Amino acid sequence: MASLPEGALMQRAAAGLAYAVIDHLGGAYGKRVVLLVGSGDNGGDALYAGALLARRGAWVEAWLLSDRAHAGGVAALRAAGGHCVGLDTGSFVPHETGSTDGGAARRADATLVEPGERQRARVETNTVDVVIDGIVGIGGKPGLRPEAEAALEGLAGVPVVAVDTPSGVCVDTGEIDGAHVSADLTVSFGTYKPCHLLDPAASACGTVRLVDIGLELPAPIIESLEAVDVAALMPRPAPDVHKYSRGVVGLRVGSATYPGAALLAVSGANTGLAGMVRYVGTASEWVKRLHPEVVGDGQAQAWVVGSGSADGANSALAFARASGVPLVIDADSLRPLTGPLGVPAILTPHAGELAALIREDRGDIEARPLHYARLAAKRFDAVVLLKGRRTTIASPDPDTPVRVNTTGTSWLATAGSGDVLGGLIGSLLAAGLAPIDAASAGAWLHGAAATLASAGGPVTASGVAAAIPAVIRSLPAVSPPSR
Ligand SMILES: NC(=O)C1=CN([C@@H]2O[C@H](COP(=O)(O)OP(=O)(O)OC[C@H]3O[C@@H](n4cnc5c(N)ncnc54)[C@H](OP(=O)(O)O)[C@@H]3O)[C@@H](O)[C@H]2O)[C@@H](O)CC1
Ligand SMILES: [K+]
Repeated sequence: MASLPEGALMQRAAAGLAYAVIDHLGGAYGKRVVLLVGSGDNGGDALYAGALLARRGAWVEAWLLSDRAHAGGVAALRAAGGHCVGLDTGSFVPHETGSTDGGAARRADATLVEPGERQRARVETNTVDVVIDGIVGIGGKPGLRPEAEAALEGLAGVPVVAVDTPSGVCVDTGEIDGAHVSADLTVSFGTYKPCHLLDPAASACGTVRLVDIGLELPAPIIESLEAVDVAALMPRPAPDVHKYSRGVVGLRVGSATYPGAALLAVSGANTGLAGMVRYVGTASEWVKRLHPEVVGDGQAQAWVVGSGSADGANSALAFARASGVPLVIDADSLRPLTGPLGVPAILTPHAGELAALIREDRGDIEARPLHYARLAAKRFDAVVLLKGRRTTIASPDPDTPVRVNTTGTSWLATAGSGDVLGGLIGSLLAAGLAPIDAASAGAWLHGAAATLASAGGPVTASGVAAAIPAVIRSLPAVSPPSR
């Protein structure tokens, strides 16, 4: 900001916002736009974007929720033919309570809002095409103030575009603490923020669109892999490889009660990413029949344990641990854990399993996935992959950014899909990826395979496993990393 003329970043942000709104609405001319404007620069962005929309023929009305709205933005909107409405006497906002002079103090500020404009919103709210939420951005506290809540109530049902962040969510943690805006589209400036990636706040963002405003950014605390990142991580066989040097993944999973878990975990592991797959357990006959490439016990570069293991979970974990190689620990084998394992490991709990493991409430874990994934990673000295709509992957190294997975579809919430994921991550681990990379690339591929297999319809865990090779084939070409 110091290196740019004053207001340059805000102009870039506002222009990016306005064009995102035009895209969203399919044009500006003739559209009716309401801006909800708070006291900070977030409201300034909304006002300048509103001015641009007004110049393109939109009818724009700004509802000023504070008597300290961005003065330059108000002037720009007016100059472009837009309208401003103060809220202290507006029809959609209750009179100020709890203070005898609050209303008077606001009315005394006549510079921003002219007397005729203070009376009420001009627009019939059922004719509004879009609400632009400039109530509060990265400078705000969680929750909404009564003025904002009342304004949103009056506009219920109108599509919302959030400026930078949906107002009211906790920007830096993705948590929810009080009322917040739920947007159809969020236009973020400069970078994604934790609330755009992490649930529950991410669910309030709708589609997130990033506008580059030319910021030089520090190292992130949270990352989200994209296709090109996953492509760069994929194991690529060198010309002189053989099956052992590509890595052998072993699975001690499934049980007489849950033979299907073994078959699904093996199908996740047996996609060709590792050189060989071993299976040890009660479902051997089935595995041999359905996966003739898979062999029995022996040395492996990574073991997967726990999926559907039932009573065998403890011994599977003990065997795998004794091998000294990196492990993927799922489902039933999570239960016996009490602390660090002494070998590199990836734990793959869903919120309920993590709740049982660390004796916390499941609801708390779903409300604070970032916090609990980090806590568990530290406690077990392992990578923790906390499954959810936005699977959250924390490393025991506090300096390694947490990774949040954004691929997938709600159809993926289906029995056995976690077994496929465990096997897939195991194969990447065996192929030599670091645990954080194996876990996050595995989650990305798994979600992308679900989307591919689903094609908008229902999908089964077997279908997800079958789609993994096609997803890998469709990854962008990247030059191999220099060694
Ligand atoms: N940084 C950059 O590079 C760029 C940033 N840009 C933009 O600036 C935004 C950040 O602007 P900001 O810092 O002015 O803070 P912002 O979020 O608008 O408001 C904070 C004020 O609101 C108030 N308030 C607090 N909590 C509240 C609540 N729950 N509900 C209601 N009001 C609440 C409180 O003031 P109070 O009313 O309490 O006096 C506080 O001071 C950012 O998100 C982006 O849009 C772009 O222009 C491009 C470049
Ligand atoms: K906002």
